[in-house]
Amino acid sequence: MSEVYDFIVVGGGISGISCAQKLSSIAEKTYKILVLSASPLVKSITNFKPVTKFLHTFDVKENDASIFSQTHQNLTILSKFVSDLDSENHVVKCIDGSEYKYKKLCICSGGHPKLIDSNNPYVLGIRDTETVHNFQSRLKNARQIVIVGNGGIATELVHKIQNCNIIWTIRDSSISHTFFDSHSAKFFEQSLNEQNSPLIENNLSKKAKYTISKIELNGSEDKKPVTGSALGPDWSLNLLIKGANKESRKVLVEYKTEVRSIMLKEHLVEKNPDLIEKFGDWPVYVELTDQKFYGCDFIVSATGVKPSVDVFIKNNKFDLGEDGGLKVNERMETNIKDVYAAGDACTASWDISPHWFQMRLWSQAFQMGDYAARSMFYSLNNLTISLDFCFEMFAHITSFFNYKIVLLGNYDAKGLDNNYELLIRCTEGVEYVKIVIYNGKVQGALFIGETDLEETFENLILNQIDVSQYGEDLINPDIDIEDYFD
Ligand SMILES: Cc1cc2nc3c(=O)[nH]c(=O)nc-3n(C[C@H](O)[C@H](O)[C@H](O)COP(=O)(O)OP(=O)(O)OC[C@H]3O[C@@H](n4cnc5c(N)ncnc54)[C@H](O)[C@@H]3O)c2cc1C
Ligand SMILES: NC(=O)C1=CN([C@@H]2O[C@H](COP(=O)(O)OP(=O)(O)OC[C@H]3O[C@@H](n4cnc5c(N)ncnc54)[C@H](OP(=O)(O)O)[C@@H]3O)[C@@H](O)[C@H]2O)C=CC1
Repeated sequence: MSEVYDFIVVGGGISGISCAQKLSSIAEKTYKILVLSASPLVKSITNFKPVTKFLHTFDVKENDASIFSQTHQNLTILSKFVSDLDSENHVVKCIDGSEYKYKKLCICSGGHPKLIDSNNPYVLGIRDTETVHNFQSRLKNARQIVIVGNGGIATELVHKIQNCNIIWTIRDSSISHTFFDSHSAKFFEQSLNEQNSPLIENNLSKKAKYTISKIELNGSEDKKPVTGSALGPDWSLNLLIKGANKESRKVLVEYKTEVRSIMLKEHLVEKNPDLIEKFGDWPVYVELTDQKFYGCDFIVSATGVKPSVDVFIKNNKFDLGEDGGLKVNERMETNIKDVYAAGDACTASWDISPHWFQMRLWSQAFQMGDYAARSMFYSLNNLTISLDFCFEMFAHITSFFNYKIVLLGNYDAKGLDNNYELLIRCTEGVEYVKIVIYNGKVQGALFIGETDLEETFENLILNQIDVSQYGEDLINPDIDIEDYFD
């Protein structure tokens, strides 16, 4: 007979552990909580520091599962791979044949890299410690690599890799498009061939030479939908990411293109040996949709995340999002009774706030796991819960190219009609400020560098005060905008 638990959480990543931690803190000792995780190490957050109401910085810690369970009441953690779910009988089945019965289940199984070719040994993805080690050891002997994708991982790698030429192939007309539009991306383009440029001083004078512009991007291609136990913030900070090419480290960006085909050297030798003579002797070659052709040591496919939910959906009729995640409502419940999901494994499918959207990030995984725990506990005790405040506004703090980056609300003007405007302030090499205004109200903001504006604009997005009367003064560095709204 299978053991019965009040709560079972699948996954030892940040969403699963935040869910289990919250359950352990709110549920009395009589409740039994089980975490089943394929990985023996579990992730948790330390040094949690609030920056504003919505923005936080933190470090990620890996703990031995057994030590972690000893420090949390009524919590058991087992290193087991869940291979099936019998939702009708409320039973999770593990690959070793063991079975556990739940009252409430939360699936926090994360995601895995969505590779352009998962069968090719020359195509690498980056997700966890193991994949990073593999990447590092392959890079050690590499002189030239191709990076595909234009999001978080590609942006970090291009900046970090030393002693290796990089061909960066992107679908867009500007770099790092998941986070930056073409105008703001220009801020970084000059840094591409500089390596690990020194940290920008924190206290740069606001009197530096700046330009303010007001842009109306009406319907341009910049309006593109923004589409990671995974590594987290600062994963690459202390990593040596070095190739074998001591003579050269150039970044060549191939814009508006995709990989059409990948050919191993041995196949090319048979089919078209002239190409080897023309493009050099490499283990693998890449043909792009714009006819260009490159040889390289290997290819990094930094092309997004696919939710890891196969074992759950094979015998259960889950509603899935377009991205393949388990659809969850405003209580983090799936369509299957007593089954919840959180983090990279789920797709937020409630009526979302105009200033929030899902991005598969550490912060959201943490918030979703924590909230799912409260939701499950409330439901088991016949209490009602209302959507957590954190889902009111998108807020992300990170760094790219050694600059602090803050993204707030609808920073990308996604889904707005042609009448939005952008207020932009830029001091080359120092800071970049972009404010999205629609109907006189601030909808979103992007801050690059130490701007100190995040709190003010967080409030303006939340309060939806009409700011039309302030015009460009809103971002004038000589005016202390906070005074207006005190
Ligand atoms: C290289 C990289 C850099 C990143 N940098 C940042 C960043 O700077 N800032 C940021 O906010 N986010 C970042 N992210 C994204 C962030 O790390 C993820 O969004 C977040 O960690 C997702 O957490 P999760 O708990 O949902 O999933 P995961 O961390 O993937 O955890 C899933 C867990 O489920 C377990 N599991 C899966 N299937 C099963 C099963 N069938 N049975 C049992 N256990 C199972 C796994 O072993 C794992 O423990 C980055 C991601 C990557 C890959
Ligand atoms: N500092 C941070 O906040 C960081 C966050 N992360 C997170 O980790 C996760 C994984 O990162 P990453 O893999 O970079 O994913 P992202 O979702 O950030 O970016 C994926 C990129 O790959 C492109 N892409 C998708 N399919 C193809 C294809 N077939 N050919 C060419 N390009 C393609 C996408 O383009 P399109 O948009 O057109 O689909 C997009 O530019 C993400 O959730 C990310 O947010 C990772 C690193 C740092």
